Amino acid sequence: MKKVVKFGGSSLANAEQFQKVGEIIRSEESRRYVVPSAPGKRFDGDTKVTDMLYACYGAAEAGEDFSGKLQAIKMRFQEIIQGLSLDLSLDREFEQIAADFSAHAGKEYAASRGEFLNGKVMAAYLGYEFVDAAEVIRFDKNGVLEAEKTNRLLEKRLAKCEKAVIPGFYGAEDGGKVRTFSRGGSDVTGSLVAKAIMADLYENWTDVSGFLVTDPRIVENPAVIETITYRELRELSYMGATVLHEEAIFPVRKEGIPINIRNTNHPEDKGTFIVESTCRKPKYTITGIAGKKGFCSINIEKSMMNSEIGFGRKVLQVFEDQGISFEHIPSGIDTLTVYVHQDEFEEKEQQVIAGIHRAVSPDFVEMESDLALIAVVGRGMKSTRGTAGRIFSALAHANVNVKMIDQGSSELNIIIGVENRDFEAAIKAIYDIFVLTQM
Ligand SMILES: Nc1ncnc2c1ncn2[C@@H]1O[C@H](COP(=O)(O)OP(=O)(O)O)[C@@H](O)[C@H]1O
Ligand SMILES: N[C@@H](CC(=O)OP(=O)(O)O)C(=O)O
Repeated sequence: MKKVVKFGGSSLANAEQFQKVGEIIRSEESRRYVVPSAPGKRFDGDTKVTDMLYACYGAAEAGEDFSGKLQAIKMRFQEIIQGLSLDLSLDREFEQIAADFSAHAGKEYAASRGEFLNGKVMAAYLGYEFVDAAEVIRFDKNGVLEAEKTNRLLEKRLAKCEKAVIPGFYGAEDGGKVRTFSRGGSDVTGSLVAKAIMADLYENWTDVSGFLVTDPRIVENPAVIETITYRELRELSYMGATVLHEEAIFPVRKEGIPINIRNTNHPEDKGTFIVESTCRKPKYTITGIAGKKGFCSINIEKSMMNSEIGFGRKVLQVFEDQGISFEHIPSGIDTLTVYVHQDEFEEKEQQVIAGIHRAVSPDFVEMESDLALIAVVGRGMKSTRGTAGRIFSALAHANVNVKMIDQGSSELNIIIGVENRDFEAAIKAIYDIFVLTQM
């Protein structure tokens, strides 16, 4: 039995957390490949080491004195090393980092040092071999992961290691330039390692007892999802359920390796199993609810739009030309609405509107900002009548005005557009009706 275990920043924030992690790893011989993140927040309002590194490098790039900021980062590691009574010095590594920052080695290099250093600490603590992710995770010149090359490198390197620590979040281009995944990317590293060694299980350890039906910052103590499919998870993580990076499922999914989300602070809890498919019926009609704020809608009206072939393509071409991706395009007979991310759209707003006028001569274009999208996801929805009815009556009772509804043809999810200010109330209302009130 071989397991890859990834520990998030919250699981490695200080020496006490490291000790819990040590106990978890030592309690099972199969936990042979460890992927750590950088130390996260020790308490509410604390700063993650990754964010400290970004800020420190920002100062270096601006030509300011960054020594104080770097010292504060060193102290975070010192606190862990001393708390664990390790005989380990990171002086040489910090000297190198200071020199590289002065030479403006790059923002991604800077951010990667949190995982690099934490990997060194973890390897010393466990007595495992340290494998630098820069050797085995490959990116191309555009910062895109080279999946096959990475798999070959990892396979070859790890075949020689009985037990290893591979830091998360970063890799390098062929020439050695360090690159990172987007935020939360250590989850992706864990998945790549699991695929390369053909793990029996990829355990992803965090600070919640699994994937929860909804965001615990919105609903207090939400129910845990016992089993979720990759497809359901993809919908939820894309729509903001941040517990697992949205790209982390691809490497393991192809190999049928399950992911188990576990809680470092409650290792006795079973957590959530993420699987390719399952005949297990979900406990509730819906599996999960997630959402994001900060969308804009652009509503385009033109009489007889329905008979104008190519209308939709011409409209979307305008967005493409401005480099703006769209989220949803609900349409009626004479209307077409495009949902986009507000931060991407705002600065190009006037060019887009002018472009639409030129492309399709609409009767009318109307925009609305500060909208939120909520995804209600569940493999059980297909076979249950009245799901949509229950959602909308719950929203009506909670006085939430529904702006948009989009049900995918897979019947795996229903997307609902509401105003930003109704976002939390809408999620609570949907959670209550399916989980608390009726099951
Ligand atoms: N549906 C959800 N289920 C579980 N956690 C969620 C969900 N949506 C958002 N979260 C948040 O995700 C956090 C865990 O992800 P993350 O901060 O990346 O952890 P880590 O530092 O362990 O990688 C939880 O603490 C929780 O606040
Ligand atoms: N440390 C990186 C990568 C990461 O995956 O972290 P975490 O596992 O704490 O989400 C970040 O903060 O984005």
